[in-house]
Amino acid sequence: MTDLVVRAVTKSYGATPALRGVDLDVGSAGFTAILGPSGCGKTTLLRCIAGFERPDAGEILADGQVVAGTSVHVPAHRRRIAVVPQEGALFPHLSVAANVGYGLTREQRRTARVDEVLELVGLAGYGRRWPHELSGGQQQRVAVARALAPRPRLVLLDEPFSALDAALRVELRRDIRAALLAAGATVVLVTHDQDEALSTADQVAVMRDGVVVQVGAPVEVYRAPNSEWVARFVGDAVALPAVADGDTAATGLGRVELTSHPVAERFTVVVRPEQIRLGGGPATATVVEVAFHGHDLLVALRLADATVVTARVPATTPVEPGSELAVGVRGVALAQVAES
Ligand SMILES: Nc1ncnc2c1ncn2[C@@H]1O[C@H](COP(=O)(O)OP(=O)(O)OP(=O)(O)O)[C@@H](O)[C@H]1O
Repeated sequence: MTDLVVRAVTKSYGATPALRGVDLDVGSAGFTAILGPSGCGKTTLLRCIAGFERPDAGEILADGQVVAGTSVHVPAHRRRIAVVPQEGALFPHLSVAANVGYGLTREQRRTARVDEVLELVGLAGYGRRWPHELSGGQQQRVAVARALAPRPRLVLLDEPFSALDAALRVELRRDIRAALLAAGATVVLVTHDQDEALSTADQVAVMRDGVVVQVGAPVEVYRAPNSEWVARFVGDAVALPAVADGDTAATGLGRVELTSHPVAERFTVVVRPEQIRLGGGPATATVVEVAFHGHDLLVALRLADATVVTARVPATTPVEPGSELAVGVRGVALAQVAES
C-alpha cells in the first residue's frame, strides 16, 4: 500500500487561504476519507496531491518520494495518482472499453487489463457499450475502472457518489470500496457527507478552515471527537450546561461521566442523542414533541432547568407528548468545552 504523507501544506488563491498547514498521514489505512464542510479546502488538498495545483509551502510524499515540495513539482501524469471526479468523467464518443483503456499504452491495451478492471467493478461484458447506455451508477463504476487500469499507487475520489440517489449510493460505495481494496490501491475520498465518510473509510480526516482538525478511525471520531465542532459535524450532538462534580459533570440530565478531569468549574458537555435514556435515570423531563423518523423517534425533552434537548430512541419506545419521564445519560460525554 502506498504511503502518502502531507506535511504543513499551505495554499492560497490570491488573498483567500484555502489550506493553512495541512498535515495528514494516509499510510497505514487503506481507505481514508477527507471530510469537511463546503469551502474548507478538501478539493484544493486533493488537487495538490494529484499535482493539478502547486502548494505554496509544505511537502507531499508518496512512498517516501517528494512529489511536491520546495523546488519540487512532479507533474500530475508522473505521479501514478488517479483521480475519479464527481461525474461526467467519461468520453461520450468512446466505448466503455476505450474509456477504460484510455490511460494505457498500446501494448497494455492488448492485454486483458481492460476486462480485468471491468470485472473488478462488476461490469464484466460491458466493454462494447457506450456511456449513454449506462446508468449513472454504472458510469461511475466505469470511471473507477478507468482510474484503476494503469495500476496507480493512489486513487483519489472527489465526491464520486454525490449525484446518485441514496439507495444506489450505499450499494455503489460498498462495491467501489471492495474493488479498490481488491486492486491493492490506497484510496483517498473527499466528501462532505458524514455518513459516507463514517461508513466507507478506515480512517477519517476532518477538515475545517484549511486544516485537518482530527484524524482517526470512524468510530473514534464519532465517539471521541476532540471538539464540540467535530462532535456536531460528524453527527447530531446535544450540548448540556455542566458543573464539575468531582471527576464527573452535574447536568440537567443527571450526572455524566467524563473521559478526563473537568476543564473548569462550569463548562459544557456534549453527548449524542442516542445516549439519552428515557424511562430511567436520575433526572426528570417533560416530553415536548415526538417526531417519527422510520426506525427512530426524535424526542424533544424539557429539563428541570428549562433546557430543551433531543433524544433519539427506537421507534418502538412508548412515549407521548406532555408526559413526564425519568431520564439520564448512558456512557461517557464526548467532549467538554470551557465556558468563555
Ligand atoms: N480557483 C480558485 N480561485 C480562487 N479561490 C478558490 C479557487 N478554488 C477554491 N477557492 C477558494 O478556496 C477555498 C477552499 O475551496 P475548496 O474548493 O478547496 O473547498 P471544498 O472544501 O472542496 O469545498 P466544496 O465542498 O464546496 O467543493 C474556498 O474559500 C474557495 O472559495
